[in-house]
Amino acid sequence: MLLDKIEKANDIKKIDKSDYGELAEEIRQFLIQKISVTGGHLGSNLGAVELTMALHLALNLPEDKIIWDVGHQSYTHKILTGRKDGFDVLRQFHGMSGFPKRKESSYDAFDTGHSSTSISAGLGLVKARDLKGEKTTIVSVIGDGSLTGGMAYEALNNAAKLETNFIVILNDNNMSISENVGGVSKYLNNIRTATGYLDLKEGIYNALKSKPGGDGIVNRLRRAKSSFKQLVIPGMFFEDMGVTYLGPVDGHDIEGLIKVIEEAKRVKGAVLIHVMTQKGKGYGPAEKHPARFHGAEPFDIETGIPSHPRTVANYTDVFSTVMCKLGQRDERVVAITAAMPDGTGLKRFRNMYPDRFFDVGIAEEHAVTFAAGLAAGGMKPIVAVYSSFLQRAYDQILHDVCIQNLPVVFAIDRAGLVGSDGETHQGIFDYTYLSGIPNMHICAPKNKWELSDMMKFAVALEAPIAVRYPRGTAYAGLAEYRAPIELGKAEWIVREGGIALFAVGSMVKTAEEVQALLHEKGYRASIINARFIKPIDEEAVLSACEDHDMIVTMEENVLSGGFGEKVLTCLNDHDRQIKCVMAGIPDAYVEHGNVDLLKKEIGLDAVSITEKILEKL
Ligand SMILES: Cc1ncc(C[n+]2csc(CCOP(=O)(O)OP(=O)(O)O)c2C)c(N)n1
Ligand SMILES: CC(=O)[C@@H](O)[C@H](O)COP(=O)(O)O
Ligand SMILES: [Mg+2]
Repeated sequence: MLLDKIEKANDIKKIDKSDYGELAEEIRQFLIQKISVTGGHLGSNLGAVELTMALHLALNLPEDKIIWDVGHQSYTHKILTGRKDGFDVLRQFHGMSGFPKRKESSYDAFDTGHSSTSISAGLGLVKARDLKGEKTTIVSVIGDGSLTGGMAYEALNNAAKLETNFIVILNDNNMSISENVGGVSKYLNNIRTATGYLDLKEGIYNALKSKPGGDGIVNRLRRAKSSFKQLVIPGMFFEDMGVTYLGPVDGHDIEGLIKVIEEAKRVKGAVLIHVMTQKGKGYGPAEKHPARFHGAEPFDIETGIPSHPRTVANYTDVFSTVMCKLGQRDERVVAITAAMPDGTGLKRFRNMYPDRFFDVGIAEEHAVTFAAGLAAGGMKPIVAVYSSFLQRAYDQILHDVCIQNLPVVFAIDRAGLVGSDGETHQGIFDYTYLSGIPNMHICAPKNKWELSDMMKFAVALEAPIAVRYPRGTAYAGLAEYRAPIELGKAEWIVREGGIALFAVGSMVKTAEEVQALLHEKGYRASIINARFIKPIDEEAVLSACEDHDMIVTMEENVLSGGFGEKVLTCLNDHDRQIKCVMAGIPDAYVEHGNVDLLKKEIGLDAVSITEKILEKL
């Protein structure tokens, strides 16, 4: 096996040129085999094997630096930098991350996870290099999907005036997670088909010329040439900006790639190499279903079918169903996603109401202001978005939605611990970043029925509101508790005095477990489903003080600025003295791994919370 010879960085340079193809094949088989067991981002990695090999061959790592946009395609880079063994524990607790991590390897130049940051980070490294008088090569690798994000253009705009070398590689596989969308995607498509277009143009000219009067038509067409120019001359957009464009080049031809990288190194300024790759290359099911194999669960290699098919609905499924109902009830309901129609469950809404569905690309900031515009225009926009990705649209929520009190609904999926994606993707900050914004309302459902009810409530509210729910199985317990949703009202599940467990969203289920453990120890405990984080139900908190000895707040959010702090403020404002325990996420980033293990680690499982309560008692 050639792969056995790759034990550390730069070992690839000892491989004979004639064996590059064989090594690429071995890497692909390795990735398919390992990811079929652990799960992970398969498609993007299979597409980037040759590109990564070429970069490692043409660069001198770690002095030269590669910044991987999103970082989900960095698996071959990990293999080539001595981390093959890590794939047995890929994205597992205390195992290897699925993204580049500076703390994991000195060959990882910059941490990523969220998209469209690589050019800014690369430019920063270039400036640092120049200021220190160093002579190294900095390469940012960005996908066509990530190039739909605004930050990439802010960075290119800035990079265009560079007078020293900075290489941007556009890894264009004509796919985001789902189909890539929008004008940039169309532009790249045009470049891709430019050769065919040239042939077509010649064919048309020749055919017209042979017809009577055809010459005149050809001349008129030629005069209109400038509008064709964008199609025919690849890279005009970048060139006009001041960024040298090289390409398009075949992203699976290692020697061709090395040649163009060497050429790019000689450019004094920013240079973009447009590389064409195929997502999922070399594995039939992934080539055929790139969206399904973008982030794959463990699967059977032979068939590509998931090893543990899902049998119960998750919260995304519930959201997906209620969205279709909401769309049917009210024609003003429109749905917006930032490149996540599959992940957020909006695909069914898109199929039913294509005119009222908007995929804006990986552009969360734009998605939010666009929604504000829709709301100002009389629509009822629902922005379906992952909690961690919404972080970048903070100002748009505040400035464009909330100051004007516009009725935008934020359906925040992946809120709470998400598991294997780790620290960049944990959705544990949304209570905090949303609750300080005036006019914003925030609620979280305890189970699948409550998600439906909350979505209906949210659409009727006529004010900004966030409904947040976690990744994974939708809780189907407590079915009999379905009191109508009232703004700022909690729901008493059980009232028995003793310890009042105020739980939010996913933590209501944990509160049931805590109550059972407390009963075993002979303590009484009430369960209150808080429902609203903003406004909190002050009446319920104050009333609990009357017949309880302790209040426990439970939330899957950082404690700082979260639900528990709001309850403490309420108690303080009303001069109530009562013992309190706050269960939530500490002031630290939470790594990747199984969610149950992570909860144990940070003390957010039922046993740890019960211990904390008993200690305080
Ligand atoms: C800010 C942000 N929004 C959404 C995502 C989710 N996401 C991860 S990869 C991806 C698609 C990226 O497409 P592209 O850059 O073309 O890379 P490819 O997957 O095609 O290799 C998306 C939408 C993210 N990581 N960051
Ligand atoms: C890399 C990235 O940001 C996405 O692919 C993300 O991993 C998707 O997460 P889900 O699996 O929760 O949809
Ligand atoms: Mg892509």
